[in-house]
Amino acid sequence: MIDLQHVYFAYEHGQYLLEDVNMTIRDGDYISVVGENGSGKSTLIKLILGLLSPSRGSISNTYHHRAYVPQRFETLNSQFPITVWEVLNCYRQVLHLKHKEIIRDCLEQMNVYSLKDQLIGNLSGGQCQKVLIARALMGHPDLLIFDEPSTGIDVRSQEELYPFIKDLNENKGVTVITVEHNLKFAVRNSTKMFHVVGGRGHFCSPKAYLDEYVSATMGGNQ
Ligand SMILES: Nc1ncnc2c1ncn2[C@@H]1O[C@H](COP(=O)(O)OP(=O)(O)OP(=O)(O)O)[C@@H](O)[C@H]1O
Repeated sequence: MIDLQHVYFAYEHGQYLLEDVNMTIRDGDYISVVGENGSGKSTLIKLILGLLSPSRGSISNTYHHRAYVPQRFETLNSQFPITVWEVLNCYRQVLHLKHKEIIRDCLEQMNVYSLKDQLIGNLSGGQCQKVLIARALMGHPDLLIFDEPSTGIDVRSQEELYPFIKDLNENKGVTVITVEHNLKFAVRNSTKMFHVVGGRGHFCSPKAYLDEYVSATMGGNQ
């Protein structure tokens, strides 16, 4: 479980970006964090990951193996000549995992073992995202956190990717939090949505969020 209680956060010398955020994430949840650009979604994720500390309030975490799947373009220099297998092998060493078979297991789990000798920079967006998930699976995460998994990925690849994420959540016992701009898959996959707006956040059901979104959009067009 992750529990945020009365969390406030401001970047240095700034005003509060997040104010009095309360959020409880339970085992088996699939939470899509939604909200406008600049509302503080990624900041919230960094707080949950422990990369930032709250200005006020508390965050408690009982997950032992948290893994983060970044946006494809965030961490990779596509010109860097490194293969898929080498990327996972580096991570294996970081995690101090003894057996190399874990690389094969995780690539196979994501159906991308055939890509093992390809340069990471030559992969399509969808292939690359699956490889990044395979890398995250090496640590046997009980919590997987994604930052906009569909960024730079065409619709067909999205249709392939999201069922993998849902399967990890539903059938492999992985709790999922994802910053999400892809409303279609957020509504389809999530057990709950967390809507960040005006520095605050609230949980709602996917259907309630969709209704809220549609009525706000239609209101804006009138
Ligand atoms: N390291 C930082 N120092 C100062 N301000 C920052 C820093 N990181 C982000 N911000 C600011 O905080 C605000 C929220 O950023 P954040 O990335 O959390 O929003 P977001 O909701 O994830 O946005 P998007 O949907 O565009 O990715 C933005 O105004 C951003 O400029």
